Amino acid sequence: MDDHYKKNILQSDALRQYILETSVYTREHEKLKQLREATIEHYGKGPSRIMVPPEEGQFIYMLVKLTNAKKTLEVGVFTGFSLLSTALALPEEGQVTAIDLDGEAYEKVGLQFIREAGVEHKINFIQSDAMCALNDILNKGEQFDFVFVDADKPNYIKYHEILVKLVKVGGVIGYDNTLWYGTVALPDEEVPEYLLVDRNALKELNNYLASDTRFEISQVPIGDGLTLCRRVE
Ligand SMILES: C[S@@+](CC[C@H](N)C(=O)[O-])C[C@H]1O[C@@H](n2cnc3c(N)ncnc32)[C@H](O)[C@@H]1O
Repeated sequence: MDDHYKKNILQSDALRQYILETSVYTREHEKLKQLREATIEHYGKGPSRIMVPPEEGQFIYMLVKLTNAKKTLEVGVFTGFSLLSTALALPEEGQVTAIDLDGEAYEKVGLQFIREAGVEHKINFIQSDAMCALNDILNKGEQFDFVFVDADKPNYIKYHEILVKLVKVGGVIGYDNTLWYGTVALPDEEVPEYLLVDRNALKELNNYLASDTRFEISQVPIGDGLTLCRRVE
């Protein structure tokens, strides 16, 4: 991947490093660090970029605490970096339902560190296509305080219409990658072909959320963009 398109949209690498050193690395949970490093070792630096960056993991942890969440949902687990950040923030009786099409990355790489962190009992991992799993959960009448979506971008709007019913009034949904390496603000002809499909889907999502009065929203420029949606009705 062209170095220009990084999974953070800060203009300066030195500034990002400063944030990591002053805010994240000095206090990052040992098992989060180990999971992150094991993911990079197993998949290589490039493919591991789909993992949320450490500063975003820390922000998700903070969101779970600030919302006082007890029941959360995650769509898109990979090896489990954002999932472990969530599970560590949940109270002992808290539960996170985590959905991914592929169980291999989670089981082969992440689960060991989740066990060692002592939080496996808070996780209900469902290996499934997200749409099927979300519909099942909806049929069971479950509701959540916090939802984090980091999966197949072209389906985010469809997920949103289910999540509207799954998140409690006052609860929060976070959509990851909503600035897509900064390409959402570029003219089409300047966006590399391999980023275009997801970039267009995310632009559509951003427009959709902008006019969705069921939610208050905030576009947070962390990682490559995290849109927070708080359900108000
Ligand atoms: C960006 S990664 C998730 C990264 C993860 N949040 C982390 O912090 O490491 C996206 C994940 O979504 C999963 N995924 C893609 N399409 C999916 C679908 N239709 N249903 C469920 N999971 C899906 C992929 O298998 C992949 O593990």
